[in-house]
Amino acid sequence: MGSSDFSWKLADHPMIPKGKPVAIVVLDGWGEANPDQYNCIHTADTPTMDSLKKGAPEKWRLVRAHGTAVGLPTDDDMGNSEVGHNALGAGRIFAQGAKLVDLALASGKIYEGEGFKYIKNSFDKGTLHLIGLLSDGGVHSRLDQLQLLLKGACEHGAKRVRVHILTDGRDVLDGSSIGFVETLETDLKNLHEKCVDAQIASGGGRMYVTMDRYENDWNVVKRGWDAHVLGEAPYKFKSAVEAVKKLREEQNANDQYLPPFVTVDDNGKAVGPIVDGDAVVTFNFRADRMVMIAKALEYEDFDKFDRVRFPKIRYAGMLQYDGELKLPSHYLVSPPEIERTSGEYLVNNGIHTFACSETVKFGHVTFFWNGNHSGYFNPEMEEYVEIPSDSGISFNVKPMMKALEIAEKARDAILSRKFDQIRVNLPNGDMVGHTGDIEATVVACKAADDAVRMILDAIEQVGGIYVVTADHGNAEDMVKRNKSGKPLLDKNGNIQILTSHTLHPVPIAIGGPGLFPSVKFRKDVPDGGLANVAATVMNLLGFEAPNDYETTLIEVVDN
Ligand SMILES: O=C(O)[C@@H](CO)OP(=O)(O)O
Ligand SMILES: [Mn+2]
Ligand SMILES: [Mn+2]
Repeated sequence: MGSSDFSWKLADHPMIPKGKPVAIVVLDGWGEANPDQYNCIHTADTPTMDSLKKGAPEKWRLVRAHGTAVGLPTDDDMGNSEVGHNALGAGRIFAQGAKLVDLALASGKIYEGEGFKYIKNSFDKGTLHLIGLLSDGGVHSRLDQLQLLLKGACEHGAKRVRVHILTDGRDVLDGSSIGFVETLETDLKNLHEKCVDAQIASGGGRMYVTMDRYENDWNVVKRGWDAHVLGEAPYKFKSAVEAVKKLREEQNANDQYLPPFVTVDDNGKAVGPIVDGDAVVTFNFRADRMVMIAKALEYEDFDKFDRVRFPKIRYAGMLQYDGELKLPSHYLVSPPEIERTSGEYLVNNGIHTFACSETVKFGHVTFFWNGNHSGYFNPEMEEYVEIPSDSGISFNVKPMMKALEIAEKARDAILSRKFDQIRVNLPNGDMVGHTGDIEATVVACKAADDAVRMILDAIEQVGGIYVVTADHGNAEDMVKRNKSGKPLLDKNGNIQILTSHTLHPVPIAIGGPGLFPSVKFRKDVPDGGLANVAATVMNLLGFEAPNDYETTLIEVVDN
């Protein structure tokens, strides 16, 4: 789009008037699947969501929330919050980090970019450190990308490599960490044979070490800093395979929450602390859980915890994680340029916006929604409210989380009549679903449903409109299944709990007293996905969407 023909001004919708507040509720991790005992949404008491589904068929439908519909490499890729909220907010499908990294590795362009050339300056004298999530989940990182990067770095002169691993168990089955670590150790040994000194130097579980997000708990990042950078951790092992096997033997241990460990040599000395002159790459492509460690690695001025030592390193992210903060300043692959999001258009067209969630999902309805843009577009037009999440617990312990508080804030924002768009994320189905605790997830789904009720009641009172949807599936399927849908058992005959997101579509419902009469879901967008929601919301606010947005899901039918 040439700059001369560009305007922020949105055309008026020919039929739908302005002035009705629109509440957008995103149920995180709330997909649609066959009803059985592993479908926690089905099991839970969810009268509000049930009534939306059963109510009017032309006001409830499913939309695609995974794979190519949200810019992921293939339709075997499950959805996730980053790509889901990006699509919801941006109204278009962008090739996402996972795909961009695949392309850069396949073409070799990654090695020609500024970021790689920058870290390469350290290869002669220093060590190359790679820090990130070790699995093939494809949400934050992928093992095959790490393997290619390792091989490429060695071909381009890296002589000493240390990998700092975060075990997963959230996007992949719990317990799968052992296999991933074995694979990586074999790969590193093979590199060894080609004259590269390569080892796993430290690690820990992703939810306990390094990968916190939205500043929920800096202790998580500190544990990672101590292990990866300082080479200090409460557990020391001769190898990472031994570490992961031993640490998993502890009671209630799981991959997501493994404690931090370091690998030590025969003298008990850490094999890979990060020191002056080294290069560091954080190899996750997804932003939210890398921003905090990126700040610790990059910022000269930093007061979130005592770093003890701040080595002079050359640091690059796999991607730039925050375009607004330009963090990190060096990166191997350029992130998708998600510009002209619906949030930015709407503030430029006089729409007052309120957004709210609790900490663990706060950036989802703000940062991700706005195309990985942190902060306000226009503080006069927007108010973002963050409710502090519980920290230091796994969410099955408190499955209701802050759903009620989020709903109350949304209710108050709606009743204040100060806002045209009120946007919330209800985290329960997702955050509790990830724990694999079926009973707790049922409680979580009910809590989210109660919160939706409160928001719809407020919309009713002010004569507004609601859009209730989700970003991807999770709580609707808690068991790993074979191709024909039968639950899979492990070698002890227990069902294999699925902690991850799913490939399922998600519901979207519209309604409320302010909905212009005879607005219906169109029948000619059968493959509609999350990216179609932005144009739909713009219409409900009385605007036409920009031409290059994915088409709206609604039409006004003349009776
Ligand atoms: O917790 C996370 O980081 C991801 C799963 O890896 O979940 P979501 O995409 O819902 O934020
Ligand atoms: Mn999500
Ligand atoms: Mn999730």
